[in-house]
Amino acid sequence: VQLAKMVLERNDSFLITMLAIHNPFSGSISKNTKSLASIHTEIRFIEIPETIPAPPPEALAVGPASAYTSYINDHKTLVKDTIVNQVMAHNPAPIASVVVDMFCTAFIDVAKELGVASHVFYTSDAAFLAMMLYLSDREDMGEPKFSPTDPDYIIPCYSNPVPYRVLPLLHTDVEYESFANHGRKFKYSNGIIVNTFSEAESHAVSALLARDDIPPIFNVGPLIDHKGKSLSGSDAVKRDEILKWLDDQPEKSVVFLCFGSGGGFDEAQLKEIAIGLERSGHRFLWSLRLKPSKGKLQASFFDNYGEILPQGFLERTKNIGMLCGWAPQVEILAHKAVGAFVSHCGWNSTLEALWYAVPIITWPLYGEQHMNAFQLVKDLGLAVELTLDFRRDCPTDFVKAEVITKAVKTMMEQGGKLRNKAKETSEMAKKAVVEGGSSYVAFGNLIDQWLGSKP
Ligand SMILES: O=c1ccn([C@@H]2O[C@H](COP(=O)(O)OP(=O)(O)O[C@H]3O[C@H](CO)[C@@H](O)[C@H](O)[C@H]3O)[C@@H](O)[C@H]2O)c(=O)[nH]1
Repeated sequence: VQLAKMVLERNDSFLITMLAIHNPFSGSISKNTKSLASIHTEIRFIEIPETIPAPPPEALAVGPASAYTSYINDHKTLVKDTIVNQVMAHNPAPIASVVVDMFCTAFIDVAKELGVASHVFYTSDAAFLAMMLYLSDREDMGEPKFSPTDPDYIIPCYSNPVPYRVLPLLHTDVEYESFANHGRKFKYSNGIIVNTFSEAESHAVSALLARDDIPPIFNVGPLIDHKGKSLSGSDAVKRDEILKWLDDQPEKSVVFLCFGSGGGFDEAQLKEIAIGLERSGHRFLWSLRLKPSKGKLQASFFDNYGEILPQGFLERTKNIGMLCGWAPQVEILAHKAVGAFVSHCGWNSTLEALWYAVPIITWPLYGEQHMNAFQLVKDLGLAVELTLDFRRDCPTDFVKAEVITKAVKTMMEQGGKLRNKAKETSEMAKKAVVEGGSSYVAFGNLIDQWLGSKP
């Protein structure tokens, strides 16, 4: 939606239709699309009928990316019919492009069948995009998959050798193959739009530019929704309470902890985080949630923090800490009281932190987050490592309180260099998106390609 809004801001002659596939594990699609449609009246939303069975739990357990990919691929005919009957028939203007999510590469074929162009919208970083292309190269050259006994890998998009332990996403064959297949498919699109800015990831961007077998890359980010989710009722009351609490804290004194839409922990780990935070002695604002279970995607909220946190914790920390469920993250990161961000390193959270010059403490949980964290700590010097190889799905993985205390104290007490680097990167981000900046120019090139677009 943010990308669509940006397109319309740059050229309001485009008509934008968004096709939404039902996600069988995240509630009603109608509710979401209806609420989006009521806010963004300039964009048309169409729901793809819910006729495809959900991925089986066994497949999801072995490889969520590959299971979701098969589920998405099964929508090919429905998506094609929708484009023909509800987009092409609805409007006589030619389609400039079918823009697909990074997991929806099957619809690049649909666009080809319909004789229209397609673009991938890549919502993670340039380094992981280059990584997916690298996986497809390895497959094509018949190289073996990653193995725990391998020496660290020399991968063109990372400036430091990459250890096996930070690649948990690619430890299983099905996931490795799934990401390699998507990477291979990207090459058949007419362009790849990346939510990054070239100055942030210059090494990875150079690795992409060095390839002659991929379509043009448009680094148009950071695309950030600075308003955040619109809140109502008790959520809105909590938002005001949080911002008021931050107003009363000294500048750069608060550590903010938040782990994205799907990030949460079991009770034992939540207790340990509490102990680690308390021992650090620093102020904190903690978006505290339980990890998703049984096929659910979203971390869940709970009402009574006292039930699971160490005895007396709430009372002892009442003057230095605040807890919440869903956090108004963008507004929090923008607040001058926030001095560090313990993050799962999801790419949107990373961009938001970079934009607001908040240095990151890394706690990746799943997906490509470990590789994002690796890049931030080792290649870019923008983050302190709390952990780089924690696996939420591994029952024995547990981060001890002392590790949490140490990472928080390191950042808050010796993090000057990182803070300066974050400030420099924030300035670069802000320059990139204004007229003449790298992302602004890339967006213009993308729109020019669409206006003269040929498949
Ligand atoms: O309490 C919360 C939690 C999240 N957010 C917002 O939700 C978004 C979260 O996005 P992101 O940081 O990218 O995390 P995920 O939701 O986990 O994103 C998924 O998609 C990303 C790419 O789009 C990947 O980088 C991640 O690994 C993958 O988990 C951000 O805009 C946050 O500001 C809030 O406002 N409040």
